[in-house]
Amino acid sequence: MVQFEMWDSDEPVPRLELLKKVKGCDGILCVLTEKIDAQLLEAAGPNLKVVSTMSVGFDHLSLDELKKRGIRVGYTPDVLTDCVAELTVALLLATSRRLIEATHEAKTGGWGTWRTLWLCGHELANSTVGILGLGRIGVAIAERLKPFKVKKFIYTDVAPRPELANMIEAEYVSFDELAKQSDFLAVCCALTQETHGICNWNLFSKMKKNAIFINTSRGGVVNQEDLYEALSTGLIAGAGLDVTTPEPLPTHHPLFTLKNCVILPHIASASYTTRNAMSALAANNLLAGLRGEPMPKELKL
Ligand SMILES: O=CC(=O)O
Repeated sequence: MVQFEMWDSDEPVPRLELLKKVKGCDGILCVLTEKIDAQLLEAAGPNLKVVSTMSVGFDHLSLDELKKRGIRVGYTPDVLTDCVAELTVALLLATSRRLIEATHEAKTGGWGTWRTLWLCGHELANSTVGILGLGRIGVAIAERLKPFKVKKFIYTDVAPRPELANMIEAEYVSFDELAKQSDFLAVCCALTQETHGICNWNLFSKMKKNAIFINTSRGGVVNQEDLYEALSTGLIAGAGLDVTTPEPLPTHHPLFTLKNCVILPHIASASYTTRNAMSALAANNLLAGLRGEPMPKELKL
């Protein structure tokens, strides 16, 4: 029998409350708003055997601290891949074809006569799409973009990933070449020490003027001051962000003032089907971990 206590709210559990509630627990099922760090693990105490996060990202977990204590970790890859890829394509099109600006103009009287260059954007046909960090999600995005007649897919990562790349006929290039060649650049890498702030002036200054930058991974991979500069000075054409630092991004943040920046509130995996699948997988990971059995999706530490 498992005894459990549930935080029955869509709002994150206040930290102090969480620190109290985890005391003596054998397992924790969390979402990405909970920092699972040394302080929390200390508060939980020596019973804790498993942490199961309902997310594919795990930058909110201190992996070193978990490993040190022999605590197993479950996460939810794969079940959200289609949903995240779909949203990434939606965000890319909304940004490149200026859909948010366009609906605003239509609603607020900006729609005059048909004008030749009004609300022109950039199309996918004949374009080069770059993927920063090629994994399951990057492949799924490319598969969806291919029918839009993309000319070429390129990617960069710590090393070539031929098995995945062959699925979408993507060419491995250097980070600089990715910046230089991409008409659309989709960031799909995990947030780690190595990728923190990797999308900064060095990247933006090498990109094409017509380039569209899309991030559905984690806000921490982007230097937002540099992105603001790049967007506001026309160094790149637009950005679509599903993730920011912090979250929520304060409503007075300069990025919100830019017409060429589309910001979504971290909804890439937000479909009923996917969130249900993620929660079932997270629960099954937790139960398997508690029983000492192999987890359906365990993160190797
Ligand atoms: O961002 C969402 C996730 O990591 O699942």
